[in-house]
Amino acid sequence: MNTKPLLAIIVFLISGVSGSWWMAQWLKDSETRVIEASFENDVARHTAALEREILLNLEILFSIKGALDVLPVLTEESFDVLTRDVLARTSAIQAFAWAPRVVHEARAQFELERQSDIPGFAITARSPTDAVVPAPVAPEYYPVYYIEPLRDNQAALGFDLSTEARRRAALLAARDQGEMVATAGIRLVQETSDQVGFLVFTPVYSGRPTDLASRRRELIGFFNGVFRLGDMFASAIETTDLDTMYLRLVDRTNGQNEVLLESGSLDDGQYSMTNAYRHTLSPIAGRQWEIQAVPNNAYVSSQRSWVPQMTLGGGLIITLLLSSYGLMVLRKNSQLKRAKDELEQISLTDGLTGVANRRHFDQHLDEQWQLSVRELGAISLLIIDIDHFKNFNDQFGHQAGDECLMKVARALNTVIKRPTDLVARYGGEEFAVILPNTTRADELAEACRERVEALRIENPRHGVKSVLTVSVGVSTMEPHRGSEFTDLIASADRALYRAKSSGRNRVEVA
Ligand SMILES: Nc1nc2c(ncn2[C@@H]2O[C@H](COP(=O)(O)OP(=O)(O)OP(=O)(O)O)[C@@H](O)[C@H]2O)c(=O)[nH]1
Repeated sequence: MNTKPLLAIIVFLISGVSGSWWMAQWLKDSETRVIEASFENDVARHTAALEREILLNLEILFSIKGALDVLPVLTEESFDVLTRDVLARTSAIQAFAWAPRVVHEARAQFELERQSDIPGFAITARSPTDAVVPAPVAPEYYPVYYIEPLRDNQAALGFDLSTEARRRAALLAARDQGEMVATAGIRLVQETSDQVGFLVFTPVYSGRPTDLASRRRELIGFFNGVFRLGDMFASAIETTDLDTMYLRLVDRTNGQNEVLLESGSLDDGQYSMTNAYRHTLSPIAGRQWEIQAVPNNAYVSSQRSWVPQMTLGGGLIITLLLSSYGLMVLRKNSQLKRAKDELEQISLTDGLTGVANRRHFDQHLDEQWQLSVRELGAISLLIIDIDHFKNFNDQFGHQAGDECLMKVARALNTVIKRPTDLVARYGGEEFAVILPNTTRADELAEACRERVEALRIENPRHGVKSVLTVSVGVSTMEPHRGSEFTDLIASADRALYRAKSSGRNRVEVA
């Protein structure tokens, strides 16, 4: 088989397979980018929804604080009126509380006055074992004074908010900044769902202080709300949306990385993408929160199409079909070429002896003649004729004559060595040998004659010998432009005639 087209088919096959694979991969990557963009869009939507939800609830706190500011005196009754209905309608807010600032000197009097309404009231703190203990002595206290709903939060009454680190940090920041400040995440223990929440403190001053010193001096206390993060999360983000992804809310305030909420677990085998999409919420009450989300496998596969696989399959099928077709054409071509070569060989070969036939002889002599003209070389021709072959035929029959011709042809072929030499059957019992660039053609002619005689083929009716012999006419010429190769044939023929007439079984040179 021809190697060039075969190589082309192999190259086509390899490029077809790799091209299809590359195309499918490219389509898959493009699809992944679209899925990622769409997912990022979803995350941005959820972030905005959660942000809205939190701000809405903070707005409620802010509005109530505004009302408190304009009250001449804050009583338990007015506190209840302002907060109770709101709490009934808003599940995301667990409680509102009022915590006044109490300086140490006024502590005893303060506790005493409150005990008239709440027996046993005291400013308290939590011990390391979470037991309620009297708040340790400090310059100032911020005890919970009013709280709504009271029923669920009775235990909080009197609790000094500044005795717990997270509350204290938010509380002091709110005091100094004159703004709402949220605590870090706090586990809301009184909740049945044990969810995370946070407290937001809004400072209440006497008058409108404008600098840090006056804010610290004029602080009256804090109005604060307890917010349920889980509930806000649930009302901002549809549960069906959470079926498609893992989502968590992370507190990144001051570079921290505290997970406040998560919708599931990343380790449950549903997630092959591991990079989380991050969306930062606008700062809320001094806290910097971030949504981190990862799409689950179900989401990714629901967004994928069959186009990459179909492209790969289609590409492979087309490549294989075209390659097979190419191979088929190639095989057909090589069969045709073989058949053509065989035909050509047949058309140039003598059917009986297997040496070149007359047509081949003419072509070859013409070619070598032209070559010798161009290269100014010599060319020799031997014409070899079997002696008294008619007698041989007459005695042994035509078939034996044919076998004899075959043996003579083989014998002549053993003498001729060079690729440009050619042994041909020139006529019935006549052979010719073309010898380009041969100086001693007479020696080769003699070798031919001897080789035939050495066959020792019986020919009793031979006039001279009892074995088969040949006569050889030799001619050597240096052809020039305008000369014909028939001159060489005629010359060799004449030499052969001389050999015959001089007694046969001999070589005559022209
Ligand atoms: N068996 C056989 N005989 C052939 C073939 N071609 C030619 N002949 C015979 O070769 C013989 C040639 O005879 P002639 O031309 O008279 O020459 P000759 O008998 O060889 O005598 P000289 O050439 O003068 O020595 C004829 O009898 C042809 O029939 C062939 O293909 N097969």
